[in-house]
Amino acid sequence: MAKIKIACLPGDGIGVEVMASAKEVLQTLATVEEDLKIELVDFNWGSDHYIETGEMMPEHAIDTLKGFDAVFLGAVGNPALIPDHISLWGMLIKIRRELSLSLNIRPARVINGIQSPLHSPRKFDFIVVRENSEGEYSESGGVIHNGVNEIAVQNAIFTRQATERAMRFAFDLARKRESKVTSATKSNGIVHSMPFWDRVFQEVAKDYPDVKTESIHIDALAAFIVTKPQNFDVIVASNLFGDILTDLAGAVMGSIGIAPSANLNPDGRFPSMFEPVHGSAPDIAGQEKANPIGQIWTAALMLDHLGHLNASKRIIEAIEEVTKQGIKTADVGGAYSTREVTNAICDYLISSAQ
Ligand SMILES: NC(=O)C1=CN([C@@H]2O[C@H](COP(=O)(O)OP(=O)(O)OC[C@H]3O[C@@H](n4cnc5c(N)ncnc54)[C@H](O)[C@@H]3O)[C@@H](O)[C@H]2O)C=CC1
Ligand SMILES: CC(=O)C(=O)O
Ligand SMILES: [Mg+2]
Repeated sequence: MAKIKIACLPGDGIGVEVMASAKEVLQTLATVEEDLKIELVDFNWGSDHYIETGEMMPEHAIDTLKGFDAVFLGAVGNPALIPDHISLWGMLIKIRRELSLSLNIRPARVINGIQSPLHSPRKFDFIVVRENSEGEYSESGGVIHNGVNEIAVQNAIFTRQATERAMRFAFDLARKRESKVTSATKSNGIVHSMPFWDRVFQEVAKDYPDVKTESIHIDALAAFIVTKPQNFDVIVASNLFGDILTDLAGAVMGSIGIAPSANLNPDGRFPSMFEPVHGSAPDIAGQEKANPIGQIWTAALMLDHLGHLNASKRIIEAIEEVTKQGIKTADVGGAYSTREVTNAICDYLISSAQ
């Protein structure tokens, strides 16, 4: 197989630490997986770059990224120094928009060796398909007047094209799994976009008569993710609902620090981007406390997307072997550092190949 070229954007905070871990895992894997040839190219864009230059990424950044097979991102944000809407819209969301990464795929399942905080969790395995290009994440709106008269307007944009695209992806995915799609709605409170969302869901469902469907209000759905996560297979959600549900799903798995995600360019015109669900976690940055599993599992999603299914499986196997041995960071009840967990995963990749 040809060499795959990955643009690595560690970003800020623990993004830098977990990216170093995941790169080490990828490099180790490439020494034992015959077909896997990887070139990892670093770009140190992010908040430090903003402080030096006034922009999160240089002007040519998007064109540069288009020359890669995939983009691998850590996390962005240094809220003590830069307002989050500037740093995230200047990098994370800019990349999602300009590379047309209109779907965000976020799996959540029980990981061997990681205890869910739920009292007696049943085995669960679901995937959230998050619409990733519009919805509540929108630049439409503004702020006018000031003082007591100040008004902020934020418009949520729902187009038929993007809504239907996310739903069709969810139904196609469900057909390869347990054939059930749950739609996250809120048509009892949001009177225009959510009844539209429900209508498109019902229309698309007609093309998939073999797939079971249900529509659940996002508030109840959040509760059900806690009380019966085993009931879900594929959940399709708007940008904000999907964002919130997947931090919750991460927590139900055991920690937001283990949750992965793939931002897909569905027509393959541009590279897709892979990033963990979590952010830059300034509260633990620089302390060797960051769980590297979210970023490492995300590397597995990236390899899977690029056709390296075996290499991807080996990463997941290595993660679960190491967690089963109890080599875990503090967020999932362990006493090991980022480096120790990373080393253990790399060691397993080498020893299991011999
Ligand atoms: N994809 C991205 O680039 C994202 C960036 N952000 C940005 O990150 C910054 C911090 O945001 P927060 O809301 O605090 O969310 P966060 O996800 O960074 O952290 C939330 C909590 O989870 C913990 N946590 C997160 N990842 C962890 C890991 N790998 N291991 C162990 N614990 C972990 C943190 O220590 C913190 O207590 C902000 O600037 C925010 O805008 C937030 C989410 C996504
Ligand atoms: C910013 C963030 O948490 C997300 O879009 O996933
Ligand atoms: Mg998020």
